[in-house]
Amino acid sequence: MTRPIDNQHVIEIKPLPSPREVKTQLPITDAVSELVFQTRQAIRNILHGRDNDRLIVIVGPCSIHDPAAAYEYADRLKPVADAVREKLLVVMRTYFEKPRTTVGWKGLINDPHLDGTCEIAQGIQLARTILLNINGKGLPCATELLDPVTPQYIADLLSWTAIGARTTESQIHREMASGLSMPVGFKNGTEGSLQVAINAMITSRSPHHFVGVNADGITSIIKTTGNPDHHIVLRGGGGRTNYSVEDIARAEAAVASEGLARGVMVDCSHDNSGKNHQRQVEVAGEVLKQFQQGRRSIMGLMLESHLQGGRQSWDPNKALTYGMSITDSCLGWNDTEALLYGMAESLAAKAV
Ligand SMILES: O=C[C@H](O)[C@H](O)COP(=O)(O)O
Ligand SMILES: C=C(OP(=O)(O)O)C(=O)O
Repeated sequence: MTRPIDNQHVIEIKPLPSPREVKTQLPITDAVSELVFQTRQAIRNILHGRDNDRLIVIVGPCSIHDPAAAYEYADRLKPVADAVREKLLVVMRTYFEKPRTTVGWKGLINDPHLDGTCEIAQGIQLARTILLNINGKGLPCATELLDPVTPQYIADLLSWTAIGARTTESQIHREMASGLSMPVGFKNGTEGSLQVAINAMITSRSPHHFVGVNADGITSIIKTTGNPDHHIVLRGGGGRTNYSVEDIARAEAAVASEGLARGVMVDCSHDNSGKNHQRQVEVAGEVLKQFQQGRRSIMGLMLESHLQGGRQSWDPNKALTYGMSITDSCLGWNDTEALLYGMAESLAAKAV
């Protein structure tokens, strides 16, 4: 007798619409394709030192849980991005996949109704819709790519991607990055290890063969060239920060040995802010100072920001406060706007 040994803990396996079907339903426009193409190129120019004066700022909610609030945020960010464009290349954080330390809501793709029903097919459609709309407003988008199948559905709408602290050491994510078409930032590890991000850069610039899905959703062998547009994102870790002069000098040496002129981004949130959203302003100020003192390896900053400052716990039995993060604590809009204008003014003053 054959023993019951397969799928012992699986309740259901439900096919998803293929990437081709979703993209046919929600096609990219020429204008969005142009924005993505130009923004990726502008990021590459900064990363490889062809544009030495500007900083990239990846700014926006820790996670998007409410499309209306995301659109309002984008509508406020767009005029600021336009006003500071000579000094800052602003890309909006549009994060739909959340890697959790243990358990919790895993983002809008995984659970778009925020109620544990996990209608992933709807989540993918919603993420693609939001990305089309925000890019359609003229604001380029950045995300963390977590599930290795997700890029097939949304990568054409992304100008920059992070591999997070919890997955930078993962071979699967490094292989995935080796085939991505946009610049990729690797976070240092959650315990603060810079080496895992350095190893990730070496791995992702190399060619790979791995298993993935094609545009029709068929399990396939993916063969990649390697991605030359990769860098480090310093986010602190193990309870300590890593944006000091010494920390950035160490990261600079690592990216220089990879041939990258400007491969150090600083995430002002997470362990660098001690998860205190207000501290992001201080961290950004310190990093800007180092850049102005000549540390050109600094390519940019990341800020977690939302319409309202702070965070709230998600509880299906309680109404949520509009425009406030349900994951990490975010800088409020007014502080964000003041910080972006302040950084641009400071850079302009220095240039005079
Ligand atoms: O940026 C988001 C969080 O820091 C990350 O998803 C981990 O969150 P958690 O520790 O609350 O699970
Ligand atoms: C999860 C995130 O960051 P990290 O991987 O650095 O924890 C994030 O930026 O949303």
